[in-house]
Amino acid sequence: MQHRIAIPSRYRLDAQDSELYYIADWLPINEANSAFQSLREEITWEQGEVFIFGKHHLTPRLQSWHGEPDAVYAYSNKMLLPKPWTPSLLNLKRKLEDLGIFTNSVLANLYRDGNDKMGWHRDNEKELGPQPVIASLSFGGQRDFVLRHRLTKQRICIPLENGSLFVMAGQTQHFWEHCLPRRARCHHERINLTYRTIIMGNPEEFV
Ligand SMILES: O=C(O)CCC(=O)C(=O)O
Ligand SMILES: [Fe+2]
Repeated sequence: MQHRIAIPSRYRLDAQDSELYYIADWLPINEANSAFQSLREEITWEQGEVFIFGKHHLTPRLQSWHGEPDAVYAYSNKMLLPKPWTPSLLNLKRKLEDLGIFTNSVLANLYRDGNDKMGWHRDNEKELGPQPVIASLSFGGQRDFVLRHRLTKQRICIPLENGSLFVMAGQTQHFWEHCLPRRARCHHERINLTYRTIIMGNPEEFV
């Protein structure tokens, strides 16, 4: 069931072909800092591998995929089986539900310093449905998040703060790509959680 996102319109960003919200101070700083510590310890962080043009590459960040047992995700030619929720991941998921954002999985990313990054992509896998709602929580070091319109090439840069909530919904994944560029001068760790809803289908379709 689709719920209405209950975020006040003053948090909506004004960009064409998008539905974006940014709440810089979603969590008070002390809560954000303690969430960072718990997530850092509760999650077993792993460096993923991707296979591109016949070569294995280590992803330039650590990751962990969590959620309901049937929230299986095909990502970069791999099937990701979710690990169970940790207490902090579940607690934050519940907090998002107060905003009408109901999800069944989360991709956790740990950027060890400014050399870790994520390249241009869209979160448009078919398991996420036609209008994915992605709720992104940031903890620790501030990093720039960049969006680029696929047709006009317009760019938007949002410095995602410790304790912030950023939401992408509606048509955003059709028209905009995003990335987290390298920032050599950043020496802080950052944890990002992207809560998503995997629409369960026939697992055969993912093979
Ligand atoms: O770290 C971020 O803010 C972005 C993460 C992201 O785009 C993703 O997990 O798909
Ligand atoms: Fe993404």
